[in-house]
Amino acid sequence: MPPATHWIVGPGAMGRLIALRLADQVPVTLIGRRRLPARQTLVTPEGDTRIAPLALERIDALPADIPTMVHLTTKAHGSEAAHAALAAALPDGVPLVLWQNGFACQPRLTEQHRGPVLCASTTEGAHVQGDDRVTHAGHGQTFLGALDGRHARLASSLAQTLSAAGLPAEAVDNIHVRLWRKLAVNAAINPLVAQFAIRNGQLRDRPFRPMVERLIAEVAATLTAEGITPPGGGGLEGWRKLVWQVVEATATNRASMLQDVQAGRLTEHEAILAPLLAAASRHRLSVPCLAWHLHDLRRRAAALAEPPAAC
Ligand SMILES: NC(=O)C1=CN([C@@H]2O[C@H](COP(=O)(O)OP(=O)(O)OC[C@H]3O[C@@H](n4cnc5c(N)ncnc54)[C@H](OP(=O)(O)O)[C@@H]3O)[C@@H](O)[C@H]2O)C=CC1
Ligand SMILES: CC(C)(CO)C(=O)C(=O)O
Repeated sequence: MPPATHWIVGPGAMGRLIALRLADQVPVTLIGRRRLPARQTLVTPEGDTRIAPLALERIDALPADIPTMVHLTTKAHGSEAAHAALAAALPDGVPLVLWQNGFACQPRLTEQHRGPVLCASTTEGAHVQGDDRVTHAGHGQTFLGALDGRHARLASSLAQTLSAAGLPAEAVDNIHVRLWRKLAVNAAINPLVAQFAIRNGQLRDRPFRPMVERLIAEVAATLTAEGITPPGGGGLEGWRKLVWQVVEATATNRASMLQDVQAGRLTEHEAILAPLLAAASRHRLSVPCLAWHLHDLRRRAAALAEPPAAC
């Protein structure tokens, strides 16, 4: 029998981090939409440099072998197109792992994919430096589980493989809660730091602190109505504690949404803010600050899509 290969689709920061870490444990093929150098470098949080050759393929010319598992590591807004490009080549039953932030593509792809679907919620941090290097900026924790509560054995087995590869992971039976909690943190931090071009820690100061508090209050009311609790419970206070802990721990970070804005890329606002707006609307809650940020980020996204004005 051929060795069980993990396909990792989306060779950006997370994709290359997972590929380079997993390659010590299992055969890995990294799949993208353009050619990348096969020799890839991982810079660890401890400052070590590891260089490894990776099998690289293009999504428009997929390998003929059947993978044991497919990890989707595109941005949230790219996940459904990438999945559609894969779907025809995959036989029924191949497990899919979704690594996206937010809570948008996960329910849709769980419905569409013809096999088990696990979602991952991770606090690992990584960024790319060019086409041949990824920096693992900080160690984190990954939670794995299926939205429909099935596939516990698959989640445990993947958690073991990831942990052995240096990405500590745990199978959980409440992955939807874990995804909402990460989304809550991202919704309270990312739009503001992107709007004002500030590092996360600056949110502790005026004039930003009250703006964060208003966003937390809207997120807390919405998630409480959805039946989602913060870690340790405690309602609004619990959500405040969670968000301010993350601000403290990531004070020197330039958050992903700020990096996307500064690089002229699409942000993950639809995956992070739109599910909250939809939940607020289901519960007839008014969330003006969240709504304003979603509107503003949509306006920016539309401007990105416009052709440049003729000179
Ligand atoms: N980076 C991090 O520290 C963390 C990221 N996450 C989440 O992980 C997800 C990925 O983030 P990140 O790795 O930072 O993003 P990146 O933008 O670095 O990587 C996304 C990759 O997906 C590729 N891609 C896009 N569309 C396709 C497609 N159709 N087929 C194949 N490849 C495609 C892009 O290719 P191309 O280069 O051609 O555009 C790019 O290489 C996001 O949802 C993010 O929120 C979660 C926790 C931490
Ligand atoms: C937690 C936070 C805000 C850390 O920067 C993050 O996940 C991001 O940058 O998207």
